[in-house]
Amino acid sequence: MPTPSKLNKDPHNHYFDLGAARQVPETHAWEGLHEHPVVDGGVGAGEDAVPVVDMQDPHAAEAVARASEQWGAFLLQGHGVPRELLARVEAGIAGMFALPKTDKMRAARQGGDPYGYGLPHIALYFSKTMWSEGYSLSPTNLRPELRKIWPDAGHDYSQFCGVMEEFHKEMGALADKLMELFLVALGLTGPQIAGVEAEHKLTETMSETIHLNWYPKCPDPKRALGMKAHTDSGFFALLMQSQVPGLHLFRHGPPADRWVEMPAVPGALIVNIGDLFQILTNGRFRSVYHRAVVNRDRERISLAYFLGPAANAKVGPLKEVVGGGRPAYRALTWPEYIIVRKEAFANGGADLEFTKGGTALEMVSINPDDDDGMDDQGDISS
Ligand SMILES: C=C1C[C@]23C[C@H]1CC[C@H]2[C@@]12CCC[C@@](C)(C(=O)O1)[C@H]2[C@@H]3C(=O)O
Ligand SMILES: O=C(O)CCC(=O)C(=O)O
Ligand SMILES: [Fe+2]
Repeated sequence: MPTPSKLNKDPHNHYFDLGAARQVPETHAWEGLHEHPVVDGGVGAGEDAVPVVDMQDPHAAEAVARASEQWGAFLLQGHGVPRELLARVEAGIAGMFALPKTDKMRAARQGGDPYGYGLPHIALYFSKTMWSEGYSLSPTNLRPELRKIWPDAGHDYSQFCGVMEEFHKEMGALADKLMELFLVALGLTGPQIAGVEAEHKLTETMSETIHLNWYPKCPDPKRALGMKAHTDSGFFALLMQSQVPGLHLFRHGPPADRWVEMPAVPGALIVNIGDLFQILTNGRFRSVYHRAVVNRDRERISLAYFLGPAANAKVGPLKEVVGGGRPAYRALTWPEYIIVRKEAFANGGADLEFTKGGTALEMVSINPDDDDGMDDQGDISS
């Protein structure tokens, strides 16, 4: 049996009830949270205003290109997912996380499992614990997974499953449209896009993962952290958040390195670019380093709908993007990349060197001065 102190250090322990906490214990107190200023990213914030893309706008592709090159993230409007559905999804998630800990624990993630209830996967790499609960799900296995939480398969279960299935259908269709928009934004012609699709089946084989986040109110939000800063590893994520800000995007200076606070815009979704998309686009579209902070007065919910390649697909820079240049990254699968990231966290002493992200990407980049990895190209690459 682990001792209680050992339990407190285990990132996957659920001994400590965040919802009832009256103070932030040492186990949940992070260093370095205030190294960089936090600035508002709302419309009217000038340079720091988070880019907005309206999918109905005929010039949407240009806006996507600019935002993906300069920010790695944008607010998405005109996406067609009904606001009323987003509200039902949020209410369902709130109801699920409000269940007794013992119910949620039946779905606890085991060891290295990608799916399940508990802290997010990256929690493994840090000695401190995040002020949140998470639940990663495969939308293709929704009903059996949620039966762990609701074994009686009663009304709440049916309702939540129904809402999540409706949501998955809408988001899957949106993700396909967005992938096409990204390819247009890269400057690919119609025939090139058809060629990429025929060769790599990017859209057809794209996988979806849903990750739910719950950030309870926190008695001392300046010392705690909802989600440790990271880049998402896949292609891109569609994020939905409650009307409580908390997502911070990292921006390099000049004028200064800073965190830009994502505004809560009713009905809008957020798009974040992940590391494998940076690889696929040969570094043209950048993944965004981001974190989530917590709040004293209001709990917050977010949902990330992750799109990524099939597990066995090697992802390397698209030859249509590399053109006459050189590939900047070697090709690898998503699971291989996750292993590289694990090494990056281990080498970097986790909490310190990762303040700006990018370490794992550097580890798979091809140095122009050596030929290593040049013939390492695979499925989704040149
Ligand atoms: C499909 C994915 C994407 C994962 C891993 C797996 C399931 C859970 C996702 C997250 C969700 C929370 C942040 C993150 C960084 C984490 O720790 O778990 C994500 C990670 C990634 O983007 O790498
Ligand atoms: O809660 C948020 O806004 C961010 C969540 C996040 O980054 C993630 O789930 O990957
Ligand atoms: Fe994320």
